[in-house]
Amino acid sequence: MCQQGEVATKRTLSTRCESILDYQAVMDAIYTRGWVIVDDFLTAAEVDALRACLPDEWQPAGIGREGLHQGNPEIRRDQIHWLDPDQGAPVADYLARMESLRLAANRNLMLGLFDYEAHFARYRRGDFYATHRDAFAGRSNRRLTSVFYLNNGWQPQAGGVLRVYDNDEQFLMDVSPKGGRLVLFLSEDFPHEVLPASEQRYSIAGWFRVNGNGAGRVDPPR
Ligand SMILES: O=C(O)CCC(=O)C(=O)O
Ligand SMILES: [Fe+2]
Repeated sequence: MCQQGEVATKRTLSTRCESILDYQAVMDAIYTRGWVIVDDFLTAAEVDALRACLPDEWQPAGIGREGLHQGNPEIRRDQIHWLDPDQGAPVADYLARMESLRLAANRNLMLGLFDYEAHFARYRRGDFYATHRDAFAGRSNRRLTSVFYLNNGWQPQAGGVLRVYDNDEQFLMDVSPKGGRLVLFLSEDFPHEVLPASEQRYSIAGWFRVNGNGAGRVDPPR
């Protein structure tokens, strides 16, 4: 069960995190090269607390939004569950940290980020997500992608790397999904894929979005 009792320490946890995380360095990295990896964004104990909030029920991940949403097991095989602060204090705390990042990105990078949506993801053994971009220029309101890994003690030989390419689709790097690690990258600029793993792999994938609402049209979340 998720530890509801941690509510009392939430403020302390957030404050400590904010004092450790060098927001300026994170924003400078995104500004200069478009991506950053923050190891130990959360402690192993905090990762365990988030894992205790993992849901019992999962839905197959789909491609596309709302009405266009459809499953496509040739492209992605993970299962997801959308995050909600009611899922427990660790989830609410995680979302609060993302809110701090959103504000820092708006202050430093003028990204005009309007909100944040995120889901837990479960990749069972052998599951993958083929190469894709999280946003296409001019066609999506996702601007900044976050991926946070929930696998304490992940062994590199288990695979499951996030393979990232540059805007010209040339190999850039492999990121091992080790617990506590946060990856941020500009959603339009970096095609990426998730390679299969020999172990179950858990993460939180999220997107900071600009406001896509326009005349006569309300941009749906998710
Ligand atoms: O889990 C990862 O490493 C990346 C997931 C991803 O690319 C996505 O959900 O769009
Ligand atoms: Fe992605």
